[in-house]
Amino acid sequence: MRIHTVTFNPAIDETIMLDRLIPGEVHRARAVRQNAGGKGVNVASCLADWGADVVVHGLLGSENAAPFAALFAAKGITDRFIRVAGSTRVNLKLVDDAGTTDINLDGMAADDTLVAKVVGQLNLSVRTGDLVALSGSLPPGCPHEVYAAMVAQLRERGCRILLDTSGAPLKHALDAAVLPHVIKPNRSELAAWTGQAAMDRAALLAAGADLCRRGVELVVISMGEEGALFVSAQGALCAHLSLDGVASTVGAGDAMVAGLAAALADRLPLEALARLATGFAVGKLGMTGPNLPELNAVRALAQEVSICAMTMA
Ligand SMILES: Nc1ncnc2c1ncn2[C@@H]1O[C@H](COP(=O)(O)OP(=O)(O)O)[C@@H](O)[C@H]1O
Ligand SMILES: O=P(O)(O)OC[C@H]1O[C@](O)(COP(=O)(O)O)[C@@H](O)[C@@H]1O
Repeated sequence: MRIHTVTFNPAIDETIMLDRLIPGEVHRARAVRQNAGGKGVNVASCLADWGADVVVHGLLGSENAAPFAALFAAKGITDRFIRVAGSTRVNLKLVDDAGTTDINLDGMAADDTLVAKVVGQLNLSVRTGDLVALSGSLPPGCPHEVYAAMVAQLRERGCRILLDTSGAPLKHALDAAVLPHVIKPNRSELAAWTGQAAMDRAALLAAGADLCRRGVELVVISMGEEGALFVSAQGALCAHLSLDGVASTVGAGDAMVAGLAAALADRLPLEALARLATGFAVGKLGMTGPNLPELNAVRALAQEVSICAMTMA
């Protein structure tokens, strides 16, 4: 079984470390680094660290593709990105003691022909039983319905699908007749989808349970330092692990998606899946960039995760 990730809107993440971010002030950076990123790239990178057989698909600007090619070569990731004239966006991540401030750009424009190329190539590449992670925002020009259409086509081919997106593409995918197997919205993405200004745990759980009743097999709602809710037909639980010394929260959600994919590949039951996904996410927090610590450390973190059962209405 192989795991495919799709990233229509990858990014080079430029992380700038500051003493303190004060809007309107001049700052002197303590350190700066760039890494190849974007949601599906980060998912693939963590999965490759875990030893999975991973294939990456999507659109990549040919003018600054070198860090991506280097990452894929270093981690043995099969590169099926279609190169497009132009540059992949550079997203800014401002890190200070209070946390991370993300400034994400729109990305390189795409069109129907390019999108059809990615989808066509993915459809040819997948086999029954493969897992496909559809990750991230869509660049300008990319139809908002593309994930919804891909879910239907991939399910027909016998793939299991994890979707991690937001806004209109999430809405289209959740309004469709054929739904993804797994979704991982964060709290604000799910609130935006429901139209609520803010959601407490009871409201998140109710929305997750509702989606499960409609046919999504597993809804994972990530809540940053509060952990995540895992909702499925097997039940619902909250998983949490705190960590001292967070280097960067960028990519924590993607590491969690990677952990979900690893757990689904091993057909783990709900509690073990929640432990592993949280172990991946918290394991990533110790460093900048989409990398896991050594595998025994991830397994040890997974064992430390606290789990509490939640009652669904
Ligand atoms: N500061 C933190 N401390 C502990 N765990 C965290 C922290 N930030 C993120 N995580 C873990 O990473 C997961 C994903 O992070 P989150 O920020 O919710 O996702 P996203 O990056 O998609 O918004 C969380 O559910 C949690 O398990
Ligand atoms: O696809 P989007 O929503 O524009 O987000 C892209 C950004 O999200 C990241 O993939 C990180 O995502 P998470 O922090 O949610 O895991 C960055 O690498 C990238 O800059």
